[in-house]
Amino acid sequence: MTNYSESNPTSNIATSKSPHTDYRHLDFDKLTPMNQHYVTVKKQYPNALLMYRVGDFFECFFQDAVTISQELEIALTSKEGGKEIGRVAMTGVPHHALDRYSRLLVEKGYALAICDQVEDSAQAAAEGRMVERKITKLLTPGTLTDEGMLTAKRNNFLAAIVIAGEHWGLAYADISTGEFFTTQSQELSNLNLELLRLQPSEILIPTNAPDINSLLRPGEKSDYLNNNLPDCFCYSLRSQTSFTLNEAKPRLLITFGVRSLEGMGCEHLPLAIRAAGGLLEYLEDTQKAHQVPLQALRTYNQVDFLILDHQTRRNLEITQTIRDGSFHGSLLWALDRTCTPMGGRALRRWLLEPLLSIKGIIARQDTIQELNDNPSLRQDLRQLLRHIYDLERITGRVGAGTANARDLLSLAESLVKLTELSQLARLGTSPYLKALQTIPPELEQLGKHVVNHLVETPPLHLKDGGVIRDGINSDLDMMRHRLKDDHQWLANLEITERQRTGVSNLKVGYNKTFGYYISLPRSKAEQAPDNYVRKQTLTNEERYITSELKERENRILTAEDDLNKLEYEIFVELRLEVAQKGQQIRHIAKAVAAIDVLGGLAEVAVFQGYCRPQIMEGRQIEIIEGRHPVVEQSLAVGLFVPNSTRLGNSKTEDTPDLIILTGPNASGKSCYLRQVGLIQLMAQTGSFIPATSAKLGISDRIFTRVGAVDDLATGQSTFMVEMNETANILNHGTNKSLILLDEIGRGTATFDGLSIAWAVAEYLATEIQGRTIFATHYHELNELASILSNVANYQVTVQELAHEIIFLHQVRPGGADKSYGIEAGRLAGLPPSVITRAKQVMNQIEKHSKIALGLRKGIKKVNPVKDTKTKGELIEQLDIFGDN
Ligand SMILES: Nc1ncnc2c1ncn2[C@@H]1O[C@H](COP(=O)(O)OP(=O)(O)OP(=O)(O)O)[C@@H](O)[C@H]1O
Repeated sequence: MTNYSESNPTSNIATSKSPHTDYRHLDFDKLTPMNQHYVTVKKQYPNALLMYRVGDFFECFFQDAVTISQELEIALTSKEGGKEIGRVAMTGVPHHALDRYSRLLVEKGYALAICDQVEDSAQAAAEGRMVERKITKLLTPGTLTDEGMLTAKRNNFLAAIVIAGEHWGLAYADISTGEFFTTQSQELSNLNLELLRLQPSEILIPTNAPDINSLLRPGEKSDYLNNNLPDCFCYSLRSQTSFTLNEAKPRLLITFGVRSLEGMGCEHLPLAIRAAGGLLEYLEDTQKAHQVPLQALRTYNQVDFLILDHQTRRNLEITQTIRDGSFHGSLLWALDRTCTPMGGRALRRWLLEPLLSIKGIIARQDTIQELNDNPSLRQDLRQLLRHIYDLERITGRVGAGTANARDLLSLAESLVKLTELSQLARLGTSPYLKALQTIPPELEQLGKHVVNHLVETPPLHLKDGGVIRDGINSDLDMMRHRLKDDHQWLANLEITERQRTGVSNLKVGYNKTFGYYISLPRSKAEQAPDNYVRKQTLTNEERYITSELKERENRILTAEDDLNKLEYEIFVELRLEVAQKGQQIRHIAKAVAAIDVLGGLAEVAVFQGYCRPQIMEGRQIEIIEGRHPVVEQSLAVGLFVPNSTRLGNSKTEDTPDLIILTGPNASGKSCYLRQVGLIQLMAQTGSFIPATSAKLGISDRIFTRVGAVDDLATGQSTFMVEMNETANILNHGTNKSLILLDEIGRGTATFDGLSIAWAVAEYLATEIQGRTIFATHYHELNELASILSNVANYQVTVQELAHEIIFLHQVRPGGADKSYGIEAGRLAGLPPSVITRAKQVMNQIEKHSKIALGLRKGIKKVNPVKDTKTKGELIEQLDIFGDN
């Protein structure tokens, strides 16, 4: 970490009196001119941390300095704020490291205003005035576009919400890729579900707060923020005006140049329009310097997709693991073989938005199938994709006018490759390959046009020149030609002056302070001709200028300046040409991203031996020899034990609605549960699955309740988290849901837990009749199967030897009657005396306990599909220590 106090000689630590941190208490007129300017700018951006360029550093003063030094763990120093003011708090970061530090601050939920020097400081110094500075960028978590501040394979969403009673509107956009969506629905819990799915970096919310424009960081409270919204996000409080229909609707119409919002699907969704309009206004307000070209607004419906609530996404470890939040070990990790950032982002989206439409799923499956069956097509395609850059994000920077020559060249080279991609796609017939067969030829022409204009390896900074090839512009060529002559003159000068002076090591050189000069060794200084004017004396060298050399220098420097300006103009024109095709490029980028995802899924399918599931109407789940896609990749080949699953066709005996799954600790119950959930999710994403064959009905939701941990952030205990999650499932589950429950009722006293587990299982089997797997250590629940015909018992088997048990990880019909918990404790290293004592206690308990759960005498096994009225009659007795 940079130690600012060491690297900046102008700073020192105030020891006697603490430096000022609040400029509002200081006399503005007595501040130094630079501090006056700083405060003036800061007042315009009170809610952002102001980074202020001073020489090679970005400096921050007053409270911002304190905040930044704490957040970045860099030294807090001080600087003279004015003779009568004393020292003011200061910190800073080197200018070349600004991106890195900005990213850290933005990730922590801060907004940043970057105030840069906009002229040559030497010029200002020569004229004895302060260098001109302006706000060049406003960075907020949701409005990042710089490549270095974004994660390649992840969208960065900015969201806006409007809540009206029970109804709400939500709009979200990724301004780096231009995607823009809106929706409207009801129930705040559904809004939360959607926000947790999208994980926006920033959420705009209209309020009547006096301090509008403030940015609340995750966890920060405000009276103006609805308490029921998740507090893990950054909220930007905005004025309500731009979120009114009167302002929002015209703004959308004007932005997209349309007369009605019918075509975008939201004409009759006022809350969706208001959210989208508020979002656009925010972009206009914050992105003044750069226009943000968004793609046409698309309206979607939350129920278009398989619903995965926050817990399920977390429990199934779709994008990160529960244990440490890492990508490694997640489903995305196991499946991501994409070759482009666009594909990476699309795969993440697809996994979080599995489809409900069988047609949509089959279109994806057909494409994977074709790429499976045709390995050379798959390999060629993937090879080509590796040469295609991030079309979506570069197009965004092109549209915003921030793309440099390297960006433009990458985009152009990718556009040229699109024609090859299109040709390759013509070898296939499946839907996603077909979509690539008709890439407009003008995109390739545009690509070639740009490639022809730009040099092969352009410099990073546009204003340095050397960007445009020769032969593109006659004025440019002429200027370069003249400049070349001048440089030749300089080269000749060295030769002629050597001859004239007789000094063989005379040199012509250049430095920033004196410009061009002639250099002689000091020992030969007396050989300097009369027209040499001495300019600088060094230890071993004398440096001279001549009037002729100065004249030439003037000409060269002016010509270089003009040349750079002309090159810049040509470049900007070229960038505009590309920007005009932005929508078309982004449209193609979507198709490229999709084929990248499918090519990657085909690759995994081939190498991991996945099968194509048969997707059908109805509730059936039949997975033959299924495997957990992540655990199998973490184990050595062949070690994972496959297991079949049959659920949801209660008419036949072996396909119940609810499975009670028992088995010893660590035998593989949780793994099996998750495996079924992941297979269903993958299948509805369109992917092939780890199994030998499968027939799967569409699920409307997947619910999971797997090993809760204390939710300290909301102050809820393990048991309350478990009960909340269970309540959510019982209140929202349907007979088309897939419900995976692991150890319900574990977090309380045995009797309470068992009672709750029984009642929940019974409710699921009789009322909801969703496809459910209920893993439990309460073996008493096995009794349910003898009562309800749509319940079956399965167990994960172990082999019991004399002194140990062997985990077979096989799921077989029947209920387990032992948990081998003590054995698991022994394997985990509990002291032998504890193990011995535990066995004694268990023997005692077993001897004295008896439990009877179930039907009153005379009541027969029921088929809940036909008759659910017996619910409530089921539990007669719960008596564990029968002798008492
Ligand atoms: N089908 C399988 N094939 C091979 N190994 C497996 C299989 N299933 C599970 N395992 C291994 O067994 C370990 C324990 O599995 P899991 O956590 O699912 O057990 P569990 O029955 O849920 O245990 P507990 O009841 O203690 O929560 C896993 O980490 C995994 O490595």
